[in-house]
Amino acid sequence: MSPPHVLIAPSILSADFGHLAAEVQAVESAGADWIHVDVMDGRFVPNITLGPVIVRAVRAATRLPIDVHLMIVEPERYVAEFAEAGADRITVHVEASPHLHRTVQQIRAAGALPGVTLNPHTSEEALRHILPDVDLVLVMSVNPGFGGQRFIPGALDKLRALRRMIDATGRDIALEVDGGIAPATAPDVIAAGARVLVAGSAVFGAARPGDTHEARVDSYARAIRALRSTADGAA
Ligand SMILES: O=C(CO)[C@@H](O)[C@H](O)COP(=O)(O)O
Repeated sequence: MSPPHVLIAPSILSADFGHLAAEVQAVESAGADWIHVDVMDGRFVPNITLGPVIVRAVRAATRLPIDVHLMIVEPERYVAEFAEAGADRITVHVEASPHLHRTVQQIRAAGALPGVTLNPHTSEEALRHILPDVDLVLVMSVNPGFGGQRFIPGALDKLRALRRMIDATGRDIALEVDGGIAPATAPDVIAAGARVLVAGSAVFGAARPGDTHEARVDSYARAIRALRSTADGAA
């Protein structure tokens, strides 16, 4: 059996924000498939990160698809602005969206592909009636808010259940996983059905302060290859 096709989405949360455009260009040169952008508001999650102005800067720096993960309350107020700034995919939390179906329609009407995501304690059943309307499902394998956390193994059962639910729809819905993804955890999440791996520290943590741009590209390329090659073992 041939190995599954796996996409790698480096999370810029772990990038050097003083050189953000160069960092995004470096992971693009290193073979990344998507750029993952974590938006945090200090309310839905304890951390605060960035808004549409940074998405616009990332858009100017790369041709790769931009995958925006909104960890914010009332995401419906902002989805159009993120789409306009250049987001290709916009993912909102079930826990932050009482009118999830309407928010998903708003994302699509704004010109982006809608995604939905679950905190570690939220059951996959919360997605059953929204799956026909989305293009992406993101399983959080850490409590959202910070990079560099330890992978929560309970995410594997959830990935397996969602793989079955997605396959039953007959639609091409990306199954993405985020949090603690590294060469040690990637084989299990791929075997459980994930096809898009978000990785922050496992990619950007591969560079050393003071590295040249070329050295960064080399380090990121090795890190991305190490993640991607774990798919071979999961076939
Ligand atoms: O959304 C988040 C954290 O809330 C993630 O995207 C992290 O940025 C992943 O970081 P690592 O666990 O890969 O270091």
